[in-house]
Amino acid sequence: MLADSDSISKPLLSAKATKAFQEKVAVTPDSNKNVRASQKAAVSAASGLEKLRHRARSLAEEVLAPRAASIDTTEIYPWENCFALRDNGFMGVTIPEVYGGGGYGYKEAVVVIEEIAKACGVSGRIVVEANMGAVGAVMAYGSEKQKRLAAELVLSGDKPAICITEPESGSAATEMTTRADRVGNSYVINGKKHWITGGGVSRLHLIFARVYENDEPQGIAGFLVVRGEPGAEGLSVGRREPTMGLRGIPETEIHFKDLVVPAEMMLQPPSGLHKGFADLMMAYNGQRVGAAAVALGLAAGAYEQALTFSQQREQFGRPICEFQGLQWMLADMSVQISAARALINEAVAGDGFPDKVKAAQAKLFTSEMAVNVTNNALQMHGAAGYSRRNPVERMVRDARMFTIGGGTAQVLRNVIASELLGRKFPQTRDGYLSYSTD
Ligand SMILES: CC(C)(COP(=O)(O)OP(=O)(O)OC[C@H]1O[C@@H](n2cnc3c(N)ncnc32)[C@H](O)[C@@H]1OP(=O)(O)O)[C@@H](O)C(=O)NCCC(=O)NCCSC(=O)CCS(=O)O
Ligand SMILES: Cc1cc2nc3c(=O)[nH]c(=O)nc-3n(C[C@H](O)[C@H](O)[C@H](O)COP(=O)(O)OP(=O)(O)OC[C@H]3O[C@@H](n4cnc5c(N)ncnc54)[C@H](O)[C@@H]3O)c2cc1C
Repeated sequence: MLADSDSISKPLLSAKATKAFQEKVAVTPDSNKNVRASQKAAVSAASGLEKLRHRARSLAEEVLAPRAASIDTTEIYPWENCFALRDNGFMGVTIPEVYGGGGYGYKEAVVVIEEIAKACGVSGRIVVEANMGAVGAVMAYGSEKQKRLAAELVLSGDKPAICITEPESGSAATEMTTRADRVGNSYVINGKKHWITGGGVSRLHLIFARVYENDEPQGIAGFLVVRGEPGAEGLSVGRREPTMGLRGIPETEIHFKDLVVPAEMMLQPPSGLHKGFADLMMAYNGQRVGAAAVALGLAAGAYEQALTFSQQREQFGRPICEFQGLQWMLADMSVQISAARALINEAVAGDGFPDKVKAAQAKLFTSEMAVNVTNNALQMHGAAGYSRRNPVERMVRDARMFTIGGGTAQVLRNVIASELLGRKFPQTRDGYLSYSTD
């Protein structure tokens, strides 16, 4: 990275060379000014991003890291971290300023997520859901009232929940059976979701459901419901899963029994209900990349610990980093981390939601990388890494989720392959049958 002073004030070419260069490419003083202005803007944007990274890193190291082990052992949702994140402006980073948020994009959000997740995976996931997923969908597709509601909750410390998965439809999310029947000016939702992150702690829920009018299917839409509000009694929290990692966030069932939702709380998919699932998944791509950024943070955190440990721990009378076997592990880890970061940055490079394939590539590569890198970091610690006293042990367990949640590695490969081959490969048997008879 260029320091501001280096890039702006130091002449790169001598006066003679500058003149020759200007003549060659016919650069006018005016166009030169424009180039200068855009260079300046790029540098200040880059330094703004670095400032954000620095702020997130300070909070992570000073406040979140010391709490991470006890969040893991107690399995209690870290409200105090939510409030610290809120007070530092990291809940609602992507919410437009007009609603009180940070007004940043996903580019900035992934930087914050990586830094937070290096210290605490649970807090990293909180930042994802406070900026992407439900928040992204509402800010892009929602009405004024919906946006204000979401902003108010998130900016006060609520991490929304996104309710897609059902017991019989995980990877096959399009087979969901939770239904929303239109009754007058409301919808009545019945069904069941499971593995919902934040069940019992989140207030705002974005519920994916199949919409019916007069028993006629209309497509899939999202519904906004605030748990605990009068009228939301039909939403209840079921069994909590005892998870391998990321233990500070509850993963629960969510039940809907005649849950009445005013029609104005339906999130209107811009392409219409018949394309509602595609629109909602487009918004979900943001959270997929966010999940990748948590996995990246975990891998980078574990790698940094291994790098330090390998220079301190001595065997055979020398630091273990002097053994080539470990040097090559460190080299591979650093390359894998950089490659993952590049894929994530590519996915969030544009404005708006990340593209389907780029999001899938980033999440696929980073999640598998994080499993390997955290595991190798543990290996480099020897027995010390296997102890629950060591954060690396927790990072291995935390990283394991990301090849499953948010679309499994296999399903993401399907998404990528389908694009590469320019063909849709229906995963159901009758899908192929219906294609052949179309
Ligand atoms: C999409 C799948 C469920 C596969 O199901 P289908 O084969 O039935 O569906 P498709 O025909 O592939 O897709 C239907 C429709 O949607 C569009 N689509 C699908 N995915 C995306 C996307 N990522 N971005 C944009 N658009 C998308 C697709 O193009 C079709 O549109 P057209 O009809 O062609 O116009 C399956 O691939 C899948 O994604 N399964 C995983 C489900 C998942 O990710 N669940 C996440 C639950 S939330 C969670 O886990 C949180 C954890 S963490 O915090 O992140
Ligand atoms: C920690 C965690 C948090 C989560 N949070 C949420 C949340 O907040 N909200 C939410 O809605 N969901 C959430 N989920 C659910 C998650 O999205 C699903 O677990 C995921 O989509 C996979 O569904 P499944 O577990 O039912 O696996 P299944 O779909 O049953 O898959 C089982 C196996 O079959 C493979 N498989 C399935 N179909 C195919 C295929 N077509 N081709 C190749 N292989 C295939 C899978 O890759 C997997 O290996 C979470 C999950 C976890 C673990």
